[in-house]
Amino acid sequence: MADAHSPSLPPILLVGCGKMGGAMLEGWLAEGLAPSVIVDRHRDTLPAPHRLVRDVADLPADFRPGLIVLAMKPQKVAAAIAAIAPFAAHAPVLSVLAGRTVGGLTDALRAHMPAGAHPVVIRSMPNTPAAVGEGMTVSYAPPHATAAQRALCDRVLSAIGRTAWVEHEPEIDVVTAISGSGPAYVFLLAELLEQAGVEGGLPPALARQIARQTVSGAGVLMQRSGIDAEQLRRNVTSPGGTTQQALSVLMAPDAWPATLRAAVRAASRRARELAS
Ligand SMILES: NC(=O)C1=CN([C@@H]2O[C@H](COP(=O)(O)OP(=O)(O)OC[C@H]3O[C@@H](n4cnc5c(N)ncnc54)[C@H](O)[C@@H]3O)[C@@H](O)[C@H]2O)C=CC1
Ligand SMILES: O=C(O)[C@@H]1CCC=N1
Repeated sequence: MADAHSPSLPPILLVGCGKMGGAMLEGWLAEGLAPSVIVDRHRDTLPAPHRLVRDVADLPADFRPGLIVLAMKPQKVAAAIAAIAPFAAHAPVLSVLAGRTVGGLTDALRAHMPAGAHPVVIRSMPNTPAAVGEGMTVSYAPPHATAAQRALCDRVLSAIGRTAWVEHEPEIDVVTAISGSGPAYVFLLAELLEQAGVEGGLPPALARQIARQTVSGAGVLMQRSGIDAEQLRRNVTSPGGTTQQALSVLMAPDAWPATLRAAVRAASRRARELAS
């Protein structure tokens, strides 16, 4: 099979190219890194020369990826694991599946491999800003992963944003609830600001423009200035002014502090449930 991978990287097999796999692919393509082969049942097209295969079972047995990225829904992995196992004999598996543990995926792969096989699964939690190179991915590697396997994953992930590693796997469930799901909370903020603008009498197009630019402008300011979020918030809050009035509503103990904490706990709990 012809490979369309970057010459300095081994061939990458991306299994699942939906919202998250697709965001990673977009980010990689913008950086000139490309998976060699993408497996997805529902994608019709990909920019040439990327190779699209419908099912892992359709991959030629002699294909030798250097990295296998799993990006299907956690509930869909079981059906694909037997077909992935032969490739995992030669390459680490980088899973971005919410909840699914290194131990669970490793055992599932081993059940389809010769006795004594030691597949390496590295668990990562990216987010969709990866599509524009602004992702945040946190990863966990089990002790038997080699430094080279870890470095390969970090290289591939740092092409689409920032990376960090944790030493304790359960932390990935908390990461999932903050940076994995977090873009949705921020987009919800933009949606709600837009709605509030319309309800306040603004033309819808203007409400949309100011909501979007406020969220993205605040994000860029936070990133470029490096100033703490708290200080940036204080910089907007004039004593006795408008922001202080709004924040007295949002920062009431039973408002955002309580609801965001509850939201993150609910998402972490769901990540733990998705383990099995
Ligand atoms: N959407 C997000 O923001 C994030 C998602 N994730 C994780 O990424 C994974 C994928 O999530 P989404 O992209 O949102 O889901 P999605 O449903 O958009 O994409 C999954 C893709 O996998 C494909 N697929 C399913 N079974 C397959 C198989 N056997 N072989 C090949 N392809 C197969 C589907 O056709 C689909 O296009 C999940 O495990 C999720 O936990 C992680 C971080 C963020
Ligand atoms: O909602 C989910 O389960 C996935 C994981 C993090 C973001 N999306």
